[in-house]
Amino acid sequence: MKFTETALAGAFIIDVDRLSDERGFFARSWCEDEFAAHGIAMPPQQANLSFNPRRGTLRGMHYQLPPYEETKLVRCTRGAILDVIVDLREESPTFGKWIGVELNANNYRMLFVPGRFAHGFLTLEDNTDVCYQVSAKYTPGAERGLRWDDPAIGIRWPFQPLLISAKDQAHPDFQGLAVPMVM
Ligand SMILES: Cc1cn([C@H]2C[C@H](O)[C@@H](COP(=O)(O)OP(=O)(O)O[C@H]3O[C@@H](C)C(=O)[C@@H](O)[C@H]3O)O2)c(=O)[nH]c1=O
Repeated sequence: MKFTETALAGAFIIDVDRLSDERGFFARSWCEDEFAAHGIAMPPQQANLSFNPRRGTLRGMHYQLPPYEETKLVRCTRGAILDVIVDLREESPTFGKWIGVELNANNYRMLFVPGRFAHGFLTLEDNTDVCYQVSAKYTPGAERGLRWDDPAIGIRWPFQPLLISAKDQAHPDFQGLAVPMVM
C-alpha cells in the first residue's frame, strides 16, 4: 500500500498496490504490519456499511469523545463520495482545519481518519456504498457532531447537499471546541 500523509498530521490517503493478472488484480486493503510501520495502530472493533441511494446525501460530521475516540479506515465500494475530516485535537497545529478526498469505486482509494477528528461525507453519485472499519465500539453517550456547514470550519462542499438527517442538521456550532486527549 502507498501511504500519503495529508496536511493534517496522522491522516493518510492510502492507495492499494495492484497485483494484476488476466483475472483482474489482487491488493491488500489492510495489514497490521504495514499500518504499524506508519505509526497507525488500528485494531478494528467494528466494520460498517453505509448505503446511500441518492446523490447529494450528506452524513456527518461525527466523532466520539475519549476514551471512546475512533480511528476509521474509509473506502467507497460503489459510486463516489467526497470524504471530509476536521482536526479537533486540541494540541494540533492544524486544529480546526479540514480536508476532503474523493473516494470512489474506481480509484480504490482509502482515507485513514485519526481519533478526535470529525468525519463525514457527501455522495457524488446515486447508489453509493461506503465501507469503513472503526477502532472503537459505537458508544452513543460519547457521540458528538459538528454541523456540516459551520462557518467557523468553512468546509467547501462541491454542491449543496440534498439529504441530511434531522440529527445532523441539529449539531451545534463549533465554537472553537477542542477535543482533549483525555477527558
Ligand atoms: C454509527 C452507528 C449507528 N448505529 C445506529 C444508530 C441509528 O439508529 C442508525 C443510524 O445512525 P447514524 O444516523 O448515526 O448513522 P450515520 O449518520 O451513517 O453515522 C455514521 O456517519 C459516518 C459519517 C461516520 O463517520 C460513522 O462513524 C457514523 O457516525 O444506526 C448503530 O447501531 N451502530 C453504529 O455504529
